[in-house]
Parts: sequence; C-alpha cells; structure tokens
Amino acid sequence: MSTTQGKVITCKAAVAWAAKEPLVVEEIEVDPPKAGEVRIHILYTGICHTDEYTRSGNDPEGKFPAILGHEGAGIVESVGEGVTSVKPGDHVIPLYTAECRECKFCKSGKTNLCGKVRATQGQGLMPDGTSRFRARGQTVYHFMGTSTFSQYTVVADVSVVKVNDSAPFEKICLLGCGIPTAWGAVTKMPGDGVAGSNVAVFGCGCIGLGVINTARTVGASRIIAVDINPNKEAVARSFGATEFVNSKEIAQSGKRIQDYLVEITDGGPDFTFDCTGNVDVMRAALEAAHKGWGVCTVIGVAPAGAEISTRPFQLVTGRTWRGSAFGGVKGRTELPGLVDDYLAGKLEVDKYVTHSRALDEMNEGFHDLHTGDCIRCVVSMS
Ligand SMILES: NC(=O)C1=CN([C@@H]2O[C@H](COP(=O)(O)OP(=O)(O)OC[C@H]3O[C@@H](n4cnc5c(N)ncnc54)[C@H](OP(=O)(O)O)[C@@H]3O)[C@@H](O)[C@H]2O)C=CC1
Ligand SMILES: N[C@@H](CCC(=O)N[C@@H](CSC=O)C(=O)NCC(=O)O)C(=O)O
Ligand SMILES: [Zn+2]
Ligand SMILES: [Zn+2]
Repeated sequence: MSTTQGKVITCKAAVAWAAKEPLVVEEIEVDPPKAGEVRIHILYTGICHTDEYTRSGNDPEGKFPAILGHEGAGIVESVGEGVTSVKPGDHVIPLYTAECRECKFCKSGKTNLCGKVRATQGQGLMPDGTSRFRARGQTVYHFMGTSTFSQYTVVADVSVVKVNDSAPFEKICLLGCGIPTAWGAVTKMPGDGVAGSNVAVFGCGCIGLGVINTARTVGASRIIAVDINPNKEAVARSFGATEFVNSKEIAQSGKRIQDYLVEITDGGPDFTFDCTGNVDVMRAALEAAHKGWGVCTVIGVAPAGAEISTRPFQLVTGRTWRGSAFGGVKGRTELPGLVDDYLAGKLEVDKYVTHSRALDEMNEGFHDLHTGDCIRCVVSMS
C-alpha cells in the first residue's frame, strides 16, 4: 500500500487560470480517488495543439481555472473502491476517449466514442459532478477527463489503460493522443482502405505527419503533403510524403489548392485529410477529393463558432466528408497492442518527439508549438 493512499496529495501542476493567459506552475491539492476512480502519478506529458486551442479560449467547452493536458503516461498511485481494471504500480496511459464497454456507443461496435463519462468530462468534472483539484483554496476544473499537466491526476477507471511496463514513459505519452489519432484515421478508414491510393494531407504537424507516416506504412501510392510553411517539406518527405505542395504559393498564383490537386492527380486524391482545424482547409480538402469516391477525413478541431460549408453538389457527386476522434481507437482495448507494436519496432513514436521540457518550462513548451520546427514537445513532470 502506498503511503499516500487515501490522503490528499500536494504536488505541482501547470494551472490555466484564465483563457489566453500563460499557465502558472504552482502547488495544488489532489484528493484521493473516489469509487470507480484512479489516481495517477504522471511522469511525462506531451503538449498537443488541442491544449493550446483550449488555453487560447477557442474551445466552447473550455472551463477555467483548469489543469489542461491529455497526452500523458504515468504510474497508478492508488485506486478507489470497486476498481479492478488497474492497480497501484501499473504503468498506464490516461484516455480522453473513455471505453466503458457497457454503454450504447461502446456496444454498438460502430464507434470509439463512449457515453459513460463524456457529459461530466465536458464540464471539467469527475463523473460524480465534483473536482479532485484545488489551488489557492479554489476548485480547479479537470480537462478532457485526464489533466496530465499535474504531477498527480484523478481519472475515471474507464478512462485509463494499463500498458507494457517496459515502455519508456517519455515516448509512450504520445500514445495518449497524437499517435493513435493519426494511425487510426488511416487504418480504420471504412471501405477498402488506403493501400494503393492517392492521398493528400493538409497540415504537417504531429497529426498530419502521423497520417503521412501511416499512409506510407499501409502502402498508399502518392502521398501529397500540403502546408503553408515551406520548411515542412523536408520533414514531410522524411515521414513518407512523395510530394509537397505549398498551398500559400498556389494561392498566390491565383489558383485554389483544391483545383491544383485535382489537376495534378487526374481528378483528385482518393483520400484527403484535414489536420489543421481550419474550416477553409476542410472545405478545400473535401473539394479536392476525387469525384465519385473521394473521402475527406476531418481530424482538425475548429474554433468555437466556426462552421464548414461547401456546395451540396460536392457530396451529391460522390465525395464523403467524415470525421475522426482519437483515430476511432478504443483505448482500453487497443492501446496495449500499439505500445507493444512500438516496442517491437513496428510503430514509429520516437521521431515525433523533437522538444523536451521540464514542468517549470511548460509555457516555453507551448511556445515551441508555434516555432514551426516542433512536432511534439514532451514535458518531464518530475
Ligand atoms: N480529432 C482528434 O482526435 C484530434 C484532433 N487534433 C487536432 O488536429 C489538428 C492538428 O494538430 P497538431 O498536428 O497537433 O497541430 P500543429 O499545429 O502541430 O499542426 C498543424 C499544421 O497545419 C499547418 N497549417 C496551418 N494552416 C494551414 C493551411 N491553411 N494549410 C495547410 N497547412 C496549414 C500548420 O502550419 P504552421 O505551424 O505554420 O501554422 C501546422 O504545420 C489541431 O486542430 C488539433 O486540435 C489533435 C489531436 C486529436
Ligand atoms: N471541446 C471541443 C471539441 C474538442 C474535440 O473535438 N476533441 C477531439 C479530440 S482533440 C484531441 O487532441 C475529440 O476527441 N472529440 C470527441 C469528443 O467527444 O470530444 C468543442 O466543444 O468543440
Ligand atoms: Zn490531442
Ligand atoms: Zn461506453
């Protein structure tokens, strides 16, 4: 039994006190897990663009003060009553997409979206409607059911998965979001799959590069990377892109990027992916997709109030617009296998970690996201 079991833990966390403000690394109090909950000692966390999206005030579900972070890995410190799926000492990854295996969504076999804790998660609360975090005497909200920017966090038992304990935490934290999101968006494509097809990927950040890498792994023919930053060409090619298009240059030449892509691919790529969160890009990605069968997958998360539009004719003429959350991956069922694949050298992870930071440098880590050469910044929480 751990010496902290059943007690309030005082530790450090990066607190987002208000939208648009830098995070403040300070002492917080973390309550013990209640029934059906798990308290985790977080060792490493990645910073995803979605954390920045919420910090910046663009998330309609954003609540403040909050502890952000959803791409972490750590060790179970203690469990609440009735928890049998994990135990103290287990190496785990928190899941922002829960998997209860009992709800209508889980039982449908059609989606990875679980309904068990999603409503309270969106309110920044645990399933009983309360928070386990306090700072400066105030209640602090949870985020995405994970809050990995704290040295200790509490999650629902359906929102955590035990993984192979020989895997390095500083790498497998990326299995909490970026890697499965990209991997699943490609490998779980409905229909005949992406092998042998032409693909266009808009946005060459962690997600876009992961989509490119997975498309290469499954045997796509042409993989066209599209970004506004010319420096992304080399990195996109190193992840498997066969071509690079600077969409800013295409626009400056007076052409729409979708028309250009249709032109150079004899009718359009078979599969396109938005990995930017920009609704104009989502439209271009849909309209670039091949008439009759092209499929556009939206992965990017758009700001509050933004809406997508296109002429319905684009859909009438056989293009499909779909979306993908956490790559369609069922975390408790599939993440252990993905971690094992990483350990077996079958799944790329290391190459995405370009920057490392200490917890006290969390804001510098957010700054890294905007430098153009950062795929993922991993923060050491100790
Ligand atoms: N659906 C899901 O489950 C998930 C969604 N996401 C979302 O996916 C998106 C990508 O995340 P991530 O890879 O971490 O973010 P990044 O910011 O690292 O990557 C986005 C990339 O898109 C580029 N870009 C921006 N505008 C355009 C444009 N008009 N045309 C082409 N490229 C453009 C950016 O360039 P520059 O750097 O120059 O701005 C950057 O290279 C985000 O919206 C994120 O919130 C993330 C994880 C899971
Ligand atoms: N809170 C936002 C929506 C944010 C969103 O779409 N999140 C993605 C994961 S992004 C990870 O980096 C997701 O999984 N969505 C499914 C879900 O159930 O949230 C808003 O309200 O617009
Ligand atoms: Zn994310
Ligand atoms: Zn469920």
